[in-house]
Amino acid sequence: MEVIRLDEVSLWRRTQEEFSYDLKKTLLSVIEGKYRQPAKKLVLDKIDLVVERGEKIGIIGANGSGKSTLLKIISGILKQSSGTVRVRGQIAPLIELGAGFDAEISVMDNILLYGVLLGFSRSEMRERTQSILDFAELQDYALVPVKGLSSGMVARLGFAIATDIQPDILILDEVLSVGDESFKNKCKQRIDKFWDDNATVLVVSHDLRFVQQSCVRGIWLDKGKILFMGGADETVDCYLEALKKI
Ligand SMILES: Nc1ncnc2c1ncn2[C@@H]1O[C@H](COP(=O)(O)OP(=O)(O)OP(=O)(O)O)[C@@H](O)[C@H]1O
Repeated sequence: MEVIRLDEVSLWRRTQEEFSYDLKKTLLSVIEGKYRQPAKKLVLDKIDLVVERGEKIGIIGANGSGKSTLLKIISGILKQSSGTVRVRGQIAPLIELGAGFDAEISVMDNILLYGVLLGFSRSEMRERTQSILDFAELQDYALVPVKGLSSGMVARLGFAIATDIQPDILILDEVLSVGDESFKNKCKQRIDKFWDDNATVLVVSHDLRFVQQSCVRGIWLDKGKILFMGGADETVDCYLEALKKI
């Protein structure tokens, strides 16, 4: 059964210079006749993708090639400029470290908040709190505000919540690179369990060995385009071959 379908999905984004948007400067440049339209960059270029239920897909590619952007489009965090995106099932995106958490409130309250944002009731989340704290190894931090956690602990918390609720589609962006080795192994085991449970997993990773070992399909993105899509091994080989030629 098809769970994700992207047809000719493109996204234009304003370039970084727009982040320093300054009204006074803009007005002055208009008055002085020096105003120019904000520059835009094509970050995803006509992406066609069909994902079947239960597939485990690794997305690889150079920095800035559009991997995170693609996951954000699939998760509905960003809206495409053109093309269509269809997603069937509940999706748990783990995209930016700490995104979705409120740094000022406790770990326990964040678990409730996160779950409610993903569509669960408070009582359902309360029942899950203990297993989430156990998996994240944060039992002693339940009442500590999230701002008091290390970045690795925040990653553990996010991973523990997103995988405890057993979504139909799990989306992971480099989260595995933050935890320590023993936590990474636990995560891999849990991801493997997801595979057995027939959930769909999309993972962005620079850890090519992980992609080869844990994913079945690979996608190589380059400058916003899919350059290669095939078996995970084949995709990693193709990517490495291309790197040798640079
Ligand atoms: N908030 C933003 N506003 C404008 N452009 C952005 C923004 N975030 C990313 N971009 C641009 O979109 C392009 C794709 O970025 P993206 O983060 O998807 O790449 P990536 O493949 O995930 O990179 P990395 O491996 O470094 O995480 C890059 O050119 C980047 O500069």
